[in-house]
Amino acid sequence: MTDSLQPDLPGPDAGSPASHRFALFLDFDGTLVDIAERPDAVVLDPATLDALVRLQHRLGGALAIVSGRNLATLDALFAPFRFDASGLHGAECRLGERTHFEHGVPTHFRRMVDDLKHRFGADTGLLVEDKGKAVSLHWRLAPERAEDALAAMTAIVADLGGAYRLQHGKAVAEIVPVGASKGVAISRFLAEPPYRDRCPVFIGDDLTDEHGFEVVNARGGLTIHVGAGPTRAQARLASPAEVRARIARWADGEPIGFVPAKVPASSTAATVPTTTELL
Ligand SMILES: O=P(O)(O)OC[C@H]1O[C@H](O[C@H]2O[C@H](CO)[C@@H](O)[C@H](O)[C@H]2O)[C@H](O)[C@@H](O)[C@@H]1O
Repeated sequence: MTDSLQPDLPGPDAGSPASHRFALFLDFDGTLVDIAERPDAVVLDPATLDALVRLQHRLGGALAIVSGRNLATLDALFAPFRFDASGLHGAECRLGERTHFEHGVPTHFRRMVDDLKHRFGADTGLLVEDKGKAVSLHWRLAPERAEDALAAMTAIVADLGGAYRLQHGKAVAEIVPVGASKGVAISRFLAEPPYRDRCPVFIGDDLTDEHGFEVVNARGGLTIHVGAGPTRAQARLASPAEVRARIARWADGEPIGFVPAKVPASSTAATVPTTTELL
């Protein structure tokens, strides 16, 4: 099957396949894998892993995972493969063998994480996820405690001073370095080969992905939101199962393409039309 080309997309080098016009960025939780009760309960099925490897090859290497997880966890989840990746909502970036860390880990941050673990470590409802340079407090197992958990994390961020920010997510509040965002991470990839000069495509499901959607929209790329709810993304897929099916088809050689929607610069998340048609 031949690749679909859009006339206003950047062109590939002479002789390279049309799929080399695209750079694909994929969120992990809620996009590639279904949401589970606990962070350690997610499963990436072998067929999707195989499809990702084939798709990465088809894209000439321009495929990166952009996640809130840290790089070490992502590598374990994708083992034995090691994809280009950004972790911790953009605070870590690895392209090939080069790894960039947005921040060090100050002692007072680690002390705070230890306190948090001490406070909630034995809790059966709230779960502390220690990610090294970031930390999450999950309430999926105790939704009735969402308000208290969020208040605790908000107070901690305030105590930390300006170097950290709160990242809201699905039944979770996370504390991440203030300069980190998925938009920053995607821009970083797009400055380097093989991502440079390509049309970015980003698929994600959560609030953190909106930063990435903003950057990709501004570069004339394609943004796809997984599931319902307000978003800046231009198109939707209903579920991670639909994402996995799409990835399998792209890996098998189906056209990677779309009819770009017009996204007015002044649009807010609630008003952006989601009319982009995936090919
Ligand atoms: O950017 P992502 O790859 O989507 O990562 C965002 C966060 O995902 C994980 O938490 C979420 O998924 C868990 C497993 O399905 C779920 O139990 C939890 O309620 C969700 O918030 C992960 O644990 C976080 O570290 C990521 O930042």
